[in-house]
Amino acid sequence: MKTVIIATKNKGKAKEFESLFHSRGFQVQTLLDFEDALDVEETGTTFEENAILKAEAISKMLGKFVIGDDSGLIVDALDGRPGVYSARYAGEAKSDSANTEKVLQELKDVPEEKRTARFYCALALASPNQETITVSGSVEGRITNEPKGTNGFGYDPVFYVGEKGKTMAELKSNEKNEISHRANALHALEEKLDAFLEREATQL
Ligand SMILES: O=c1nc[nH]c2c1ncn2[C@H]1C[C@H](O)[C@@H](COP(=O)(O)OP(=O)(O)OP(=O)(O)O)O1
Ligand SMILES: [Mg+2]
Repeated sequence: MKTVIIATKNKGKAKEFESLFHSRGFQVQTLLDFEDALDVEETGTTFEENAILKAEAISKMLGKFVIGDDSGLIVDALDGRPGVYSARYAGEAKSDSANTEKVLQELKDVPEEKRTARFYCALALASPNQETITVSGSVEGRITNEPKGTNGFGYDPVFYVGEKGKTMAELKSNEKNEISHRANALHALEEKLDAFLEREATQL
């Protein structure tokens, strides 16, 4: 089976990429499978910049084509925060529960209709042989008043998806993978992936 490497150390993302790529006939490896994979500093100011930083650093290190994912939560009433700082919003410990608590706290006086938000995912596909490609996807929702559900990861328990009548963390993983920002970004990447892989093959 063909293998694709994802430049992530996030277990929640890894699980989603596994199921998203398995159905497309790819096996997935992540940085959790490589012992001394470097920690890439996320110094960009956009999701795209950070996805490129991760993909290019790991592609260079391994000499293979690699996908980087930078994603996060954008809350309208918080002027777009936590945004690219989503993972470290409540501090360097990168705690999902502390991050969600901080968002809930900041929104405590904000009424339901103003709690609109979206998840955003930028993917970068990098190779030692060719120019990096980026795509993105998003999904619209609303921040709840309290966490609900135990599936998924990150801000899923406080992200209410109107069309499903549930939070992301109440959806089954296959349901999340039909509508998520990551699934939408991957869909956009799919259109470019075959041509990219063909160019790779001609380089070998
Ligand atoms: O589907 C999602 N459902 C809920 N929360 C999510 C999702 N997707 C991203 N998020 C949140 C988690 C983390 O707070 C931040 C990602 O930060 P981000 O730097 O891209 O990932 P990370 O540091 O966890 O792992 P890595 O950089 O190794 O890929 O946005
Ligand atoms: Mg990160």
